[in-house]
Amino acid sequence: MTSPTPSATAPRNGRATAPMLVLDDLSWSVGGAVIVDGVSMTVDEGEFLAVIGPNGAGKTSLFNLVSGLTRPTRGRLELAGTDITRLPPHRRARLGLGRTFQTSSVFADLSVGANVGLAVQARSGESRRFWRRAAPVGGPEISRVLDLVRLSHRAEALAGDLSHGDKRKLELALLLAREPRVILLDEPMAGVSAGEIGELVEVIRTVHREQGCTVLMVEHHMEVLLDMADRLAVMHHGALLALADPDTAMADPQVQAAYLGDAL
Ligand SMILES: Nc1ncnc2c1ncn2[C@@H]1O[C@H](COP(=O)(O)OP(=O)(O)OP(=O)(O)O)[C@@H](O)[C@H]1O
Repeated sequence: MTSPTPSATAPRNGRATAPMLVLDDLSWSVGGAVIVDGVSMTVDEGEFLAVIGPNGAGKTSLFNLVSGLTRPTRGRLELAGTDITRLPPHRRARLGLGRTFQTSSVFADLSVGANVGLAVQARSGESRRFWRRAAPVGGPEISRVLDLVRLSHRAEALAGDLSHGDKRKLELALLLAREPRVILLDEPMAGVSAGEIGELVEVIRTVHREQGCTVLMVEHHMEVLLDMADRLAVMHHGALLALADPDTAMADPQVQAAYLGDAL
């Protein structure tokens, strides 16, 4: 099996490798069923880690544990050296952990710029009510974030009128407005048309490169992941089957058997 617990200090791709996330024996059971089964790994600062696996492998459940939506039944979690195992989601977010969801979380009846403005306001601790009454669409931070996700030209559009691809970019913008250190992207290409995927991939690449974020991404579009990810974490039946660079992970006989067995 490809090693699931590499050294936290081994250099990869010439980068310094202070662990940004440490998952230690992370497990979650519900109703007697083990959904996440003893997952241990470290993720380096600035790394792009893709979490893959057949349907029902436990990828989203793992993200729920990392973001704090669910509490582990066993194990420990560290963010940049801080034990966050028992912290609720909003405290993890304050420490720099951001997440997008499979379902859209934008306000459809507000403009793109106003949606980003709300996220900027939320970070600076001011109330949504104040923003809606008093603040215009604009501001350098809003522009910076919209530029980064290539949505500046749609700042005045209603979020509900955006294409699926542009909605995903907006979700990313909402995340970036909070200046996260780690972002969890749960199937960002879901529902996006084939014609929009290339641009979305470029946006995610830019965000990773220019923001210097650590990225964890669940995605079923393998051709996209193999090109973007530093490493693949392959899950199967809740456990970590392999953790390695994409070529090594995909050549692992256990990974191939897991995918063939589930006929993806
Ligand atoms: N709250 C819950 N209660 C009971 N079972 C659950 C719960 N949440 C998830 N599961 C089960 O845990 C398993 C893993 O689900 P999860 O959504 O994490 O998988 P996944 O790898 O993200 O799948 P997909 O690729 O289809 O999104 C599934 O069998 C699912 O039915």
